[in-house]
Amino acid sequence: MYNLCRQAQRVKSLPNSLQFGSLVSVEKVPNLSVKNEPILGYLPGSKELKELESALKKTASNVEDVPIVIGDEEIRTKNVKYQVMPHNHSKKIAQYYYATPDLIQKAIKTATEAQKKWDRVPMSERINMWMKAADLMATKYRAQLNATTMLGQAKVVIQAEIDSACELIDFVRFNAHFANELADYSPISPNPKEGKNSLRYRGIDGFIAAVSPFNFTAIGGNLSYTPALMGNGVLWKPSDTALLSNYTIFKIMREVGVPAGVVNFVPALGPDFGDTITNSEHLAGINFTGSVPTFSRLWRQVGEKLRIYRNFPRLIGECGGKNYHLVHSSADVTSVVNGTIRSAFEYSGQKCSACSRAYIPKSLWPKVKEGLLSVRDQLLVGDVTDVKSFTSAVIDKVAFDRIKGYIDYARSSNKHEIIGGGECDDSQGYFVQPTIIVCKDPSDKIMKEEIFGPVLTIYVYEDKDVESVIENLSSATPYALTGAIFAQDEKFARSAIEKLKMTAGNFYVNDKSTGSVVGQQPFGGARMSGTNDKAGGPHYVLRWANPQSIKETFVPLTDVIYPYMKG
Ligand SMILES: NC(=O)c1ccc[n+]([C@@H]2O[C@H](COP(=O)([O-])OP(=O)(O)OC[C@H]3O[C@@H](n4cnc5c(N)ncnc54)[C@H](O)[C@@H]3O)[C@@H](O)[C@H]2O)c1
Ligand SMILES: N[C@@H](CCC=O)C(=O)O
Repeated sequence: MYNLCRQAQRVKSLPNSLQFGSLVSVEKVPNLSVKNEPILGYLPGSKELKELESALKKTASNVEDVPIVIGDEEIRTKNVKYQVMPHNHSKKIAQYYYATPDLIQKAIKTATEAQKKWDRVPMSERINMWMKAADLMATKYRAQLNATTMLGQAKVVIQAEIDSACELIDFVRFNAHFANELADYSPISPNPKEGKNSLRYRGIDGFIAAVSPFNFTAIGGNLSYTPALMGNGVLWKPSDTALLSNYTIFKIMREVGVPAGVVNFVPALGPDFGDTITNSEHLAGINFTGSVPTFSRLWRQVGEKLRIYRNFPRLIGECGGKNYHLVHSSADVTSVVNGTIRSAFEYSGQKCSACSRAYIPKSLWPKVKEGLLSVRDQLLVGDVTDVKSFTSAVIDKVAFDRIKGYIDYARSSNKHEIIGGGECDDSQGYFVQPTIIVCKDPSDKIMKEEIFGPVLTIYVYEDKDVESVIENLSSATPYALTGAIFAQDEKFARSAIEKLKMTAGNFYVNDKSTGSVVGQQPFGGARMSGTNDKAGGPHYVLRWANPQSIKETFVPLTDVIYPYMKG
């Protein structure tokens, strides 16, 4: 109706003030295509293995000094900390410093100021920087990213390669690509000669706090640099136990031209950081990945302080899981055994997606048990630099004690039987052997709580009770991160995928519950596993955008009276 009125008022010659045309252009980088970074093989004699060996030597023989970086200032406080190798904890690889609350305030001011200028840098320029960074990560810095991740976070070669090389590079490239694709949408402009509607993507005024976990180098890079890509100013608080790999990412992004102050590298004591950012009126968002208790605390603090903020802070939190493998009597046993071993024990069960509980039908149990135990017995748990190691130590003393606590609990209870592993030794490194426990009670705490270590608990069920197992597993835990079913019976699989719909943000059929790939399985859990914003998917970038609709009118408004009023 309103547009019709405007047409009725159209005049042939426009006053000068309305003749300058559109002010808005949303440009796109042409011919930008992306694909997943290939996983390199590291076979004996390969170029990549030689480069990795030399980077490992260099990282191991040095204690790198990692400053706090705020704007272009490197800062060292008196609160000195060290990052050690989890598999050999007397060896330091980095010296770093905790920021005081005053320094965190300074970083807030710096990021908030930097955001204003950075947001004016055209998106296409930012995208080009990201593509350049991904290329450097794939080439010049690949070995360094992997070596710092292996030694600092206790990953064996393949686990580092899929994280600190491939997933990191994929996040950087795909997010740049998804940001570029945003330009494909333009709102409807019903009559382009009379007016134009546009949507442009701004950052959020204020700052974003990126708080990252220890277990994926790639996640640190994604949490901090995706908000930056979208025009935000960021404070990145890395995990203490992922310092060196995360600092490597920070330096690469500076090298490709991300200006000082856009992302500030702020290691700090968790509560100091959380308390300071949630007390700032400029808090525009928290991009968090880690445990439920930490995210709950941040959420509560934001709620309590809501009236002080200039924006409603965006809260993204990807948290823990109690991921399951549900095996049907029609399943292929080899897939079950190999998939479950990989999911439960790769990276010592410290992937948020790791299988921690498995439900096996009695009819398959003898074969599955034999398979699991014989494969488990061959797994070498050792030094990350030994190519024969399947996995290595857990991350630190706190994790070691927590995991050992669950194993001790199982050992002392008559509801549980430890059928494989169970040995823990922290004399040189924080080593926990891959442990398989059979539990007679599907509602026991060991079937419900996140352990975040190499502990797989199995409930063996009567084949006829599969429906009640589905019911139990759906409600046993507050989490809904990943889950898998193994079945060759199509009718069962079709029904299970519906009944289990709400139990996992990432669901697998005849595949293990770990190993999502950017652009292939966008990642995130529901319920208390997180806000499910699907990192690695096309919509993630939008969570860090502050879009502005602009309507420009090229014809004058000549009357206030509508035609029908004139009779
Ligand atoms: N859903 C996912 O995508 C995903 C991915 C990786 C890890 N995780 C989860 O992360 C957890 C393991 O990681 P973690 O041990 O590093 O988690 P964590 O919660 O202990 O720590 C995460 C980050 O929060 C910081 N922190 C701690 N207290 C804080 C506070 N009061 N305020 C602000 N920051 C604070 C830590 O220093 C760290 O940087 C597991 O629960 C795992 O399932 C989830
Ligand atoms: N993307 C990884 C999990 C990341 C969490 O730790 C996977 O799917 O295994």
